[in-house]
Amino acid sequence: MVLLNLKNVSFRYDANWVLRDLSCDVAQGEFLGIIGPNGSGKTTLLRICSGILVPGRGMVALEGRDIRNIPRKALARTMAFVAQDSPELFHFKVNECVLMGRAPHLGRLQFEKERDFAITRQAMEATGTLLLASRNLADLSGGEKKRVHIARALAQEPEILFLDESTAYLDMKHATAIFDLLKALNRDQGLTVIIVTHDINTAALYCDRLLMMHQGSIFAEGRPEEIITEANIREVYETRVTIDRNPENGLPRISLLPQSLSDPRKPVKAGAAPQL
Ligand SMILES: Nc1ncnc2c1ncn2[C@@H]1O[C@H](COP(=O)(O)OP(=O)(O)OP(=O)(O)O)[C@@H](O)[C@H]1O
Repeated sequence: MVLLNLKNVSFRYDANWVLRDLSCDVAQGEFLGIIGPNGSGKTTLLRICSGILVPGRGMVALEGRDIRNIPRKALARTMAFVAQDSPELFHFKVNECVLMGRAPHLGRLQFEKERDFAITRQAMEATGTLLLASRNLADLSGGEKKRVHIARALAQEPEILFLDESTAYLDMKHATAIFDLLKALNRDQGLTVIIVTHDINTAALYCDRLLMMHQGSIFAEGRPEEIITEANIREVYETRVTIDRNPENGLPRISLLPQSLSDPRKPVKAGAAPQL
């Protein structure tokens, strides 16, 4: 079933169009990755999909309904967004921040109930943030903050979770734990996940489908093995890479080919000071 449908979407912040006539569908239960170089329009596209930005031309529909006609609170019960950064929440404690995820489910002037606290706790357990509960968000490391924002989004119990570079600050253990959690929610509970990432290798491991952006348009879309090719990467990222297969699962795996390491070099003797 098509959950989100973008029809001929264009967007500009000022005079320049940064998204151009873009159309795509996202199916219910999909794990979609949006990749592409800096400035290609990934974050803008994610914000358009989630209703944070309104397209200048074209339309975004959620289950066939124009999202401009869906009240904000109803939209927040369906969609949660984890941004690259959320500085407006820095003066809150971790547990307060995660509990805020329940706001779209509360009536006007209604306080949180037992169930809201239980869901908040579950989200903190799942993201490994329970031990941080009474800390100020402002005092946490970049990776800890990220995990708190993901916990808040999960507490929202959305049908669609948007994540913008959400594992960028995370070490390998925590990045894998978060992606495994998202994959489990996606597989077991039908959560639709849409991520923007620069980590193409991780995207290849977890995403069902990739959408490769280039200069405000969709350059290519399809399964990771169809999209992650040396030719596509060379054209879109203007970078030389080599691509082989992950021996565990056969999925594409990129290695950079830095120019500096292709140059012939004299071996440096151990203990010798480098010649400057
Ligand atoms: N608030 C804004 N006002 C004006 N221009 C903006 C604004 N936000 C983004 N842009 C421009 O829109 C274009 C697309 O930006 P966007 O953030 O969507 O790209 P991106 O692919 O997510 O980039 P990155 O990988 O660097 O995060 C860029 O040229 C950027 O400079």
